Amino acid sequence: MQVALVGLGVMGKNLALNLIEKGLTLVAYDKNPDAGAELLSCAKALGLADRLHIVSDLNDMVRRLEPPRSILLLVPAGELVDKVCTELAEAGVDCDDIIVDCGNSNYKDGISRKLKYQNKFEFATMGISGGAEGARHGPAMMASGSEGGWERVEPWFEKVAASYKGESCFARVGQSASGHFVKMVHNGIEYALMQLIAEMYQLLRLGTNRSPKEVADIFNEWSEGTLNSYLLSISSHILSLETTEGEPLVDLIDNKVGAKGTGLWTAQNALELGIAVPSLVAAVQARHLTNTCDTHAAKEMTYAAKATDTVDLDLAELKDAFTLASLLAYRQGLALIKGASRAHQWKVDLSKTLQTWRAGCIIRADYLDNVAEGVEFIDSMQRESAALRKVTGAAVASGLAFPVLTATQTYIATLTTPSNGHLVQAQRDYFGEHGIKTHSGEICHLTDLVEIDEKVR
Ligand SMILES: O=C(O)[C@H](O)[C@@H](O)[C@H](O)[C@H](O)COP(=O)(O)O
Repeated sequence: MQVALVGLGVMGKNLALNLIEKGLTLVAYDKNPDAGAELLSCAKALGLADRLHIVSDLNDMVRRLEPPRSILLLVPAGELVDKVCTELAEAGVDCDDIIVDCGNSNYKDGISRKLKYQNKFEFATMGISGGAEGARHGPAMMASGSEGGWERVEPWFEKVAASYKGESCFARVGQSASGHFVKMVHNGIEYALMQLIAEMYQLLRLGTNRSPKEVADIFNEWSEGTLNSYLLSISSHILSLETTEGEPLVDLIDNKVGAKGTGLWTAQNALELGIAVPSLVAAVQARHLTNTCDTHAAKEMTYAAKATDTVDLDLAELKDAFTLASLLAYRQGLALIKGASRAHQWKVDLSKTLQTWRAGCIIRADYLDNVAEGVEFIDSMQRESAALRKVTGAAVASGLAFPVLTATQTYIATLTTPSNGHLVQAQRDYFGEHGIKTHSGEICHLTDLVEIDEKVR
């Protein structure tokens, strides 16, 4: 089976080696000829060079491929995707051919591209997660759409992708560009989990004056149970690393956090759809704050200087709080996917979605076994809920910043305690006559229920 790949950056190069290792014949192109040369030498080192053809342009790529063609794109999101699609159309791809955008593209672009190219070739979307290691040895692949071309490539992607308990982490999760939406939300959850782990580290290091290595040991202990996850494992590894002078690696790193967009899109789409994902939104804003928080105080504040021993922290409670907060990040993400699927009639299969997150991806975690049974159990985790409340209280009292922890505590509190929405509705009707709904379902105004002599002016 022949497949083609455009874009040999970190993900592209590693996926290429994975594809040829699994038996595919690959025609590959990157506008930087060095990338192709580097890939070829890696393939030679693996004894797989006979399965790889590096081409110098897209015309050559299309010429070399037997119709019907299958072409993967792993180029930066945005106009470059359209530039490559247009060039491939000019080079002769046709309606029997499928082009799969595998980059972190905005799903909205995916929807418009399907229409834009429908008379030229099949345009499909697939989110790929797992970083360089995942792409090389088995990523998570969140595909979507009913293009005929999937029949050809699906059996191969099932082999190329990671697998969990014998099941592939490649799946077509739903219709249209839902594959990119699911990957976007995957990244939104990724942001929240990364920030949450950083806040646990902050609480342990600054709140209880523990060293990075001591925090790493605690994370390792947590990883021995169901809390085992890729992000927790890499965090404990990072925190255990020191320079030859014995200085913690993390103390060499500036605090400003980068972001390439998927987290922001997750927040934007949640707000547009009216679906609450406060932990995911807080994680995006936490990154923004690291880039705007240039206060003198922040500059002067080194970890050593700020360490206190003031937070009274029970490690078992901290673990319970972290467990629940982590699960609630998935609960929010899955609610967003469900809401978007309903709004766009994508028929997203949440169990297939979770299957793609079981291995290979960045948010893979053992406790997804429970989540796969349904998220309802999360709301009845009383002990963990009490721990989250207590730990969040202690964290706030320390004076340090815990944006995701506090947002998550508020989220679960909102789900499990009486709402104050009735007063907000009354305020809206008071100044704007926006109407209220009574408990008996009557739609009316405040003045229909009580006499209001004179309103506040
Ligand atoms: O699933 C993955 O393999 C990662 O999520 C990958 O997609 C990438 O590393 C992020 O896009 C980084 O995103 P930020 O630059 O926004 O952190």
